[in-house]
Amino acid sequence: MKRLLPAKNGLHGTLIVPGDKSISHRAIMLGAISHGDTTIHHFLDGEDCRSTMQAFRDLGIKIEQAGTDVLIHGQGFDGLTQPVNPLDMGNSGTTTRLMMGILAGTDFTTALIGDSSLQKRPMKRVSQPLSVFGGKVELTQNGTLPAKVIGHPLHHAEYQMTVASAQVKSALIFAALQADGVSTIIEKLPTRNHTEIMLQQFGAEIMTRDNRIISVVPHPHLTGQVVEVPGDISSAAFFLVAGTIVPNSEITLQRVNLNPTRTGIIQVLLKMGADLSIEELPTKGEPLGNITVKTSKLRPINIGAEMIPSLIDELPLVALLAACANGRSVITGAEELRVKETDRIKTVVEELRKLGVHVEELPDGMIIDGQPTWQVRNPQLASCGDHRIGMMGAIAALKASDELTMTNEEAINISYPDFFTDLGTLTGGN
Ligand SMILES: O=C(O)C1=C[C@@H](OP(=O)(O)O)[C@@H](O)[C@H](O)C1
Ligand SMILES: C=C(OP(=O)(O)O)C(=O)O
Repeated sequence: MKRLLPAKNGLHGTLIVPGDKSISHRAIMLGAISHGDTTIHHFLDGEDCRSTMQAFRDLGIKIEQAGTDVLIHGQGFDGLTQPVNPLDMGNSGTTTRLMMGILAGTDFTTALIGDSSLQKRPMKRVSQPLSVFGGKVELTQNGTLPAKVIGHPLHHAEYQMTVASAQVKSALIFAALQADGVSTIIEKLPTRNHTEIMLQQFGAEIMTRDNRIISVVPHPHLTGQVVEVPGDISSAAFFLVAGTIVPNSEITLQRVNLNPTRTGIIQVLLKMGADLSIEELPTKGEPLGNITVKTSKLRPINIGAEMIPSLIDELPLVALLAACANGRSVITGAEELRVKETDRIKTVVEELRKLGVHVEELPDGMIIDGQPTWQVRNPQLASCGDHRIGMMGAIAALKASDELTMTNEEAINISYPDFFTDLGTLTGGN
């Protein structure tokens, strides 16, 4: 049980947030399937990315780690060898789904297992489109883990996606890299494009047209690279929101990834009236910059399906921002939230209601009636075993008038092991 104290003096100072989770996963994966050494700097050493690292070790890849520096001795797709035991995906949807695409074209069978949350998450969204490329993935009757990926020769295809998901897209790209001709993947809506950007860096021929039509030339010679992982905007977002809603705050978050497929939360903060400024930094890879926010009065906002992919993991925070705005906000088109580490529509509504926020659950979103202050109804918040719900609760608690508590706060280690230390740096410990 964690004690959560109000931030009486606001948040101040600067912080370098940990490396991006999506980019860290992909750097391990591309490092492993490339030839030669890949060095990763500012790797996210959280539990999800550790699951990816361990999975590749179990597939026979030598990986050395010193803190946030990682060295991968890549062997190419052909260098992966059959693991002795099932690969443990832990809590990580990204590891599981991308791995299915990588393993689909091997010449061996791999079993995949995961924790109780991951075992509830839908995997047919990957197995079904992979079958269009000749991939064979066996799931439970419910379409969940445990799974068996039965490696098989893959063929090229043109596939129109039915779900807006970077994980599914990336799995299909990995399959297409192992196919017998050029493939085309058409996205439902544009989603984060880290796989495409990093593959180009490693030497693949992969092109995107109209923001959502991706063609993949198979069997590129991928060569090991140096990957500088930018700060994770999904982690930075917790403090961007804290700096906006907690009185007397001004903070700067340094070297945050500003890839436009990820910056929906910045658009939302600006639309709601947040005092936010960005200093873009020179970079050879993914765009990045320093973001400064100050305490701000917020207007309500309406968010629909088109915007969801660019802030999918920040939606709990958007709900928290809305709870502080002066009026009614509506989020729709966000049914994907129901299949994350928890049903994040249900858990956000439950946790915000404990704080006295007026929030109504919709099948695909929420209606939130913002107020300047809340009347806490239940001081015992819960992470519900979901890292992002835990961090949202901890940020909300900064604004409460009294101390609150949180159960299962260790779930936060999935994406941000140093979260409470970094929060303490900004609050000065109170
Ligand atoms: O590709 C990725 O790294 C991710 C994609 C998103 O999931 P979906 O692809 O299911 O939308 C996101 O929620 C997840 O945290 C990371
Ligand atoms: C949904 C998330 O991750 P994953 O799908 O990889 O478990 C997340 O980090 O919020």
